[in-house]
Amino acid sequence: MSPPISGLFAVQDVVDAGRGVIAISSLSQDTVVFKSEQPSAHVLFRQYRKEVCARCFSYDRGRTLPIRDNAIGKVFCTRECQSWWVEEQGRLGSEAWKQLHSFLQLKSKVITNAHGLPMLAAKPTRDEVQAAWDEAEDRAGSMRRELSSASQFKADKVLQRALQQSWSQAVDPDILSYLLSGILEYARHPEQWQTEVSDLAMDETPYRSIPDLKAQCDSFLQLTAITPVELLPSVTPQVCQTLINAASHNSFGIHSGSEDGDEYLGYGLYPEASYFNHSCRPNIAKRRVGSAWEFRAIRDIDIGEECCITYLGGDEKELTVVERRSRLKQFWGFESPPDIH
Ligand SMILES: C[S@@+](CC[C@H](N)C(=O)[O-])C[C@H]1O[C@@H](n2cnc3c(N)ncnc32)[C@H](O)[C@@H]1O
Repeated sequence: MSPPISGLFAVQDVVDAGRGVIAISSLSQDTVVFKSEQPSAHVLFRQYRKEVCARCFSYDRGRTLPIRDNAIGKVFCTRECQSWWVEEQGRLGSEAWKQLHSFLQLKSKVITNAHGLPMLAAKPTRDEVQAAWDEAEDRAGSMRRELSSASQFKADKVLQRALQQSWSQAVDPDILSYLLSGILEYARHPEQWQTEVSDLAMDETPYRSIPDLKAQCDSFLQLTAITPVELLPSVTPQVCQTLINAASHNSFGIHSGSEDGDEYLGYGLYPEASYFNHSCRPNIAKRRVGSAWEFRAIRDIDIGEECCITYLGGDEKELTVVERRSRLKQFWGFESPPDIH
């Protein structure tokens, strides 16, 4: 499986836009067409770590949320949310988040945000991307070999040396969190993950710049060094690259309001909700409900019509047609005639 099955719509090929969601029954205005599951990978940006519930993504106008778990560096709006989170993550997940939190505390002086950097340089080419990941894979391989033959004392030294020497000193918590959440989901359901995530529209050159590419490869290496041994088989360049390539054209922004609010809190990958194409005159509105999404018809939709959302949020809706098209080209990789989409 990958595309969702529904009596209301089918996922089909559409002209010049890959697959899309086509109504297979008449949908009256306000029909809830689809509700998503939890994200397969997501990040809540570090700057909001005390303000956004790690389970349901609720945000209370910048107030620090009441339930704080210092071992993992996350907050929750209620004890119930905290218990759900612990249950969903399981022992391995909780352990991995603890390790990441300790690592970030240790490295607090070299924390950076590669995604926040302006796009000054050209995007890396496919060859540059391939070379960077090949190199990262080699380094990870030698680190694993050294680690598997080292005593506990020596293992700590190997990690320390690796962290000091091989990579840029920078540590990007947002990339690390996004990758770790996706790696954990992969470790929990490898086959389902493989079909759902790998089936998404992929951007093979998703990196904003060479420093961004390097930050992503470094994050993979850092996760190789710090995650529990049991999780290591899932910490691979393939899994990380799939997560990065998929996010570029499929991620949903997590905003503070139920629709597009003013605070951009993070983003998530929702594979089964990723088949809606863009239209500047959408007939479907999406709304975040906790950590999931609901898609609702905003007018009557006939059988055979394509169900489209808008990929543009907030101020972007006010852009001119030319500006919109350039934004869609830059961030979503497509050009569409304004009269069609
Ligand atoms: C979230 S996916 C939508 C599903 C996608 N069509 C597929 O086959 O998996 C986003 C990608 O779909 C394509 N797309 C979405 N809306 C489009 C449009 N109006 N015109 C052309 N391509 C579009 C672009 O390639 C975009 O990066």
